[in-house]
Amino acid sequence: MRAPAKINVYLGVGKVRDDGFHPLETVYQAVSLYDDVTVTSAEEWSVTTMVGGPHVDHLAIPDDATNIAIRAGKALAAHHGIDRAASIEVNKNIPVAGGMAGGSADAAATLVALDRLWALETPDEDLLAIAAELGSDVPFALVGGTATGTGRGEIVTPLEDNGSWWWVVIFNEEGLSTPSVYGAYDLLEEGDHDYRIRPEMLDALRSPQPSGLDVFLYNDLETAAFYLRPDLERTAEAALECGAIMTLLSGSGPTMLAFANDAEDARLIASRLGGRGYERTAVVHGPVAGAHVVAYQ
Ligand SMILES: C[C@](O)(CO)[C@H](O)COP(=O)(O)OP(=O)(O)OC[C@H]1O[C@@H](n2ccc(N)nc2=O)[C@H](O)[C@@H]1O
Ligand SMILES: Nc1ncnc2c1ncn2[C@@H]1O[C@H](COP(=O)(O)OP(=O)(O)OP(=O)(O)O)[C@@H](O)[C@H]1O
Repeated sequence: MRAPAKINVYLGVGKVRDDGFHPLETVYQAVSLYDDVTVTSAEEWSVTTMVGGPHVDHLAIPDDATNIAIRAGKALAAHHGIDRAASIEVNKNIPVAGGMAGGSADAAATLVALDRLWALETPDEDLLAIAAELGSDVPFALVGGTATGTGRGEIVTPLEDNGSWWWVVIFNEEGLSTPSVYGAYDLLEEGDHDYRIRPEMLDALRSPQPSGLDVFLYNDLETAAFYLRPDLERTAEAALECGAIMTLLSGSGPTMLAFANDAEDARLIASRLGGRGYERTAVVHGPVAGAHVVAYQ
């Protein structure tokens, strides 16, 4: 089972709620960077991870019951009142604590994989509810494509997106914790602002050319992430100097995104970034499908 990384092409954040979460209006996009998950029935729960490159920090991934893939499997079993376990294997390409929802992708892939393995035929709305319990980004990892996220990000509504978007993903050596970025956001926030998605943005998404959209690319968490990690602002400047149309923090960071005109431009930007010492990059496109089955060789 394969599940994609996500980016937030727009991320508007409101004032923190009583439950500690922030109300969001976001436009998610699933991009072509994937974790692959395989499951087999077992006596005990277990998870093993193989990493797909130096941008994935193996040591930061738990191999015990705190791994979100095991939490997802247990939540599915509990939902059906069944006492089963599985051995889960994750082939990881999405950076850890990178702001691309890698853990959420693993959880979504595990839910769908175990649903099939155990022939549970869980209704979609139940899978989405279990996903939302596991984390705010998990429902989107099931849905994929381009979609709005509201509530704390868990209420997902698919959007018509007729474009093909090209991005250079610029990985960072050190992860950044999502709660710490929201915490810095609360400290730095000055008064109310309108964080809603503007209708013009949804109109622009429907057009087959994503041009024009660069003016909407926005992330309310960027100032907070730059405050915590000043190196990110320099990464953004370097990407612009290398030809990016715009740059954007991915989710809560520290991964940065460079928006490119097309595949060729994206590859050129990545190669120029390599020459400037930013060697850990990937060229990706979106939108792509949510958690789905793939044929293994
Ligand atoms: C930054 C984003 O990736 C943007 O899509 C998400 O908001 C983060 O989603 P996530 O990692 O799935 O987050 P969760 O696992 O649900 O929550 C982790 C922590 O992030 C903070 N959090 C998360 C979502 C949200 N709307 N407001 C928050 O303040 C809270 O401190 C929470 O305890
Ligand atoms: N399967 C998993 N993969 C990666 N991290 C996991 C996993 N399970 C638990 N974790 C823990 O969760 C933390 C955050 O993981 P994740 O990689 O999903 O962050 P993220 O991409 O920044 O998430 P988001 O974009 O949803 O905020 C990690 O630091 C790690 O300790």
